Formats: sequence, structure tokens, C-alpha cells
Amino acid sequence: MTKVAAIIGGGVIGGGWAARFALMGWEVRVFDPDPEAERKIGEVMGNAGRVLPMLYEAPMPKRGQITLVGSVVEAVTGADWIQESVPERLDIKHRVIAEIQGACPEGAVLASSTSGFKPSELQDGAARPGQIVVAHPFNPVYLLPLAELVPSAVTSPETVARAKEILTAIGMYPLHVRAEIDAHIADRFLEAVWREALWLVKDGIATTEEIDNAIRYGFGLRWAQMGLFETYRVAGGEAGMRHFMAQFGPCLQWPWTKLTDVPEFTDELVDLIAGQSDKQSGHMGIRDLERLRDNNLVAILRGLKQQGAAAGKLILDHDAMLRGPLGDDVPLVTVRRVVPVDWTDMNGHMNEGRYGQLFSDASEELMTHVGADRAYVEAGNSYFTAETTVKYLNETHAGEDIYVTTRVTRGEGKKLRLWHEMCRASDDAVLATCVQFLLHVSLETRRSCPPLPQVLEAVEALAAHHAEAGA
Ligand SMILES: NC(=O)C1=CN([C@@H]2O[C@H](COP(=O)(O)OP(=O)(O)OC[C@H]3O[C@@H](n4cnc5c(N)ncnc54)[C@H](O)[C@@H]3O)[C@@H](O)[C@H]2O)C=CC1
Ligand SMILES: C[N+](C)(C)CC(=O)CC(=O)[O-]
Repeated sequence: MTKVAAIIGGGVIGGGWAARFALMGWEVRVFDPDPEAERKIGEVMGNAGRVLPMLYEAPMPKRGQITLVGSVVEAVTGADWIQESVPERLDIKHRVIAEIQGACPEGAVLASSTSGFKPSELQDGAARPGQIVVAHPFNPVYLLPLAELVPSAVTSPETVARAKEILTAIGMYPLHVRAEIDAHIADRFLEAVWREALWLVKDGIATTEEIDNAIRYGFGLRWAQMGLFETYRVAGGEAGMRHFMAQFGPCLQWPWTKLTDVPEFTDELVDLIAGQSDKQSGHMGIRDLERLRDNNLVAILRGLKQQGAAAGKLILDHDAMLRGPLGDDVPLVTVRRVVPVDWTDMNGHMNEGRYGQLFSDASEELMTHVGADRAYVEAGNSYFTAETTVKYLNETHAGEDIYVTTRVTRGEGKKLRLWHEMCRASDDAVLATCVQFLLHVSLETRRSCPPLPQVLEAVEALAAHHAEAGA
């Protein structure tokens, strides 16, 4: 049965949650009194729907519907997950939580997006505190997988377990924060860096753009894939973390930081920072900036996925979860996906090299289908491609839904010939075709040899079936 997520507060963060849940197949109900909420969520969903599927090689679940409703009660009645995303004010959050608990199922997870309140503060005066947990996401919620999951001592273990299960199922990484603390884990770092940056601008040391350059050309790239401690371990050279601490430990006593001091937000400081920020980025609208950010995040996350590293490993595993076995339709649908942004070139369309990738993925799916799967390859047997002929018939662009059908046109002994057609999902137009000739090999001798009997049998049966069906 379709699961229901209720999003209370559909601003920057609520909109991102709504998009992620809907793209993962959930029915979503949003309550937000802002008359502009529907337009804003529609725009966020437009951006999210373009990029989130680009992270996956697997087909996405059927999109859920997002419905704007007129009250909290309407949103939360019968919901499985409730995400409170109203402004960061404890009085508002208390009022909203009371209203939610007056109507939501007792077994639902009631999660708060709060950036800094402790769950026990949110639970203060609540009807059922055990149901409440913090699930603190990162903007954009539909692309960044982290959700800090913070229970208090009275949050029930069932709520925590259910929250972990659901966050994982929608492709997120629930980081269980075991002891509640103001601003959780990650926002402690963000606050520290933000405070330093404000001082640097206020003191006239650097502009907003220079600070952004210091991050994006340097340590920001390291943090994205190794975090802090692993990075510093490497920075300690062969002697590792101990050497790093011995060398840089004393600096902590030097005036390298102003961490405990906060610059006052005078009108002058706000004008200075807002003015510099306008000069740096004011030529772009918010949705353009979001698209720029999202395209870059997709490229970085796909790079990490290719390496099976950091957040990319998470997406790789989630991809495997989403991917089911192939059906037995003729011809076989071997690939269903969207064209990711990093597959396009300066002509603005999918680059020719990526067609090779796509058809190679289709062959790999077919191999798995006939039993020449990862275990078979690890045991020393595989197929190598000997020849590929691609015909490019129509353009395709980033974000377009495509699929590949595959027919076995020859399957005898060590020889396997495939006919792939790449099609556009919206009108089934054929965009490219590919004839691929593969030879079965032993990975030990690196020479051709017949497949193991069960694979040969499956290949022959498929070839006969495709020929019979006139495919
Ligand atoms: N913006 C960010 O970078 C992040 C924010 N958060 C947290 O997410 C929560 C929401 O923040 P944003 O989305 O940034 O704020 P926002 O201002 O963009 O959105 C808040 C929304 O709540 C709505 N709202 C106000 N009162 C309401 C009520 N009684 N019932 C339903 N909706 C109501 C407003 O109309 C608005 O659309 C906060 O707790 C914040 O700390 C968490 C992670 C990152
Ligand atoms: C600035 N902030 C404290 C609201 C940031 C967050 O809570 C997380 C994020 O997305 O950076």
C-alpha cells in the first residue's frame, strides 16, 4: 500500500522533503498557510524531479502525488511519517506538534527538521513524547543523503528503528546522534565556520567570494569525500594521525581562531555581507542558483558513486535496492533511466561516448539475466565485447527518460550477438541502435572458451525465444 508522508511547513526544507518522498513513491500531503506555498513546492519539485533520478542507474519508483491541504489535521490523518518543518521557533514548533498529535496515528513517526533544538525541548508538554524524534536534513533535502536522527531519552526505540528504516528506504543516511545536544553534530561545524567567515568579512580580511573560493578550491573538496579525521590522518603523512596532532596541536593555542566571539549583526555588517553577496551572485535568480548547485552536486555524487566512496557508496547500495530482476518481455527491457547531467557535452545533448556506456550497461544486465552475474565473473568466467556498431538516430538531453530493449540475435557456443534499441520513454521514439558482438572468455587464460552449461543453456533458450517471437 502507498505510504503517506505529511509535511507541515513547506518552505525550503519542507519542499525538499516533499520532493524526496514523492520521488521515492510516497503520497505526500503538505500543509503550509503561505498562499505561495503551492507555487514554491511546484518549483522545488521541478528541480528535484530533474536531478534526483540522475543519481540512479535503476528505474525510480512510480512518483507519488504531492497535495497541498488546508489543515494540519487533513495532512496528518492516517500518515506514516510526519515531518515538521516550520520556522526555527520553539513556541511555533510546540503549537504545531500539539496540533499534529491531536490527529496523527500513534504509530506514526513525528520527525522535526529543527537545525538546533534538542528533541527533549520539542517534547516538552507533548501528548506522546515517545513518538517525537529529530530528523535534521541538509539542503537540498532531495539530493543530500544525511539526516541526523536525534532521539531524546524518552523517544521510543520503536520510533528510532522505524525512522531509520524509512530514511534508508528513501535513500538517506540516518546518522544516529546518541546523545542530544544543541545543534546536533553537523551544525556545530557549520556554525563554527560561519562565525569565522563573518569575522573575516567584518574585519575586511576577505570578501564573501574570496571565502567561498577558499572553501570550494580547497578543503571543501576534501571534506566531501573523506570528512575531517580521515583527511587529517592523511595529512600526517606516513606517521599518520599522531604526527599530525604533534605538529598542529600547538596551533590550537595560537590565535588561529575567534571561535568563541560572535560578531554583532549590526545593520552595517548585514549590509556589508548582503552587498558583497549581491555582487558575487546577484546576477542569478534563486532557481538558477539552485539548478547550478544541483547539477554540481549530481556530478560530484555520481563521481563518488563511480568510486563506491562516501555518499556515493550509499547511492550505489540504494540503486541496487531499487533495481529489480529483468522481466521476461520480448524484447527485454534491460535499462530504464534518465540521462544524467554529466552525460551531456558542449552541444547540450548526450555525448556519443555515453551511448557506449548505456549499451554496455544493457549487456551487463543481460549477462546477469542469463546467469553470467557478478559471482560467475568472480569465479573466473565472463563475456568480452569484440565489436560494437552504434547508429545515432535522434538527440537526447539531460533529464530525459530513456530505456533500452535488448534481443539476442545469436547465442551459440562462445558467441553472443545482441541487438539493442535505445528509446525515449515519452513517445517510444528510437534514439539509437547498437549491434554488439561478445565472446565468452576465461578470465584466467584471457582467451575465449564456451560458457558454463547453465549460462549456455539460458543464452540458447533466450535466442530461440527471441527468434520465435519474431523479435
Ligand atoms: N534552510 C536550511 O538550510 C535548513 C533549515 N532546517 C530547519 O527546517 C525548518 C524549516 O526551515 P526552512 O524551511 O528553512 O524555513 P522556511 O522559512 O523556508 O519555511 C518555513 C515554512 O513554514 C511555514 N509555516 C509557518 N508557520 C506554520 C504553521 N503554523 N504550520 C505550517 N507551516 C507553517 C511558512 O509559511 C514557511 O513556508 C527549521 O526548523 C530549520 O531550522 C534544517 C536544515 C537546513
Ligand atoms: C544554517 N542551518 C543551520 C539552517 C543549516 C542547517 O541546518 C543544515 C544545512 O542544510 O546546512
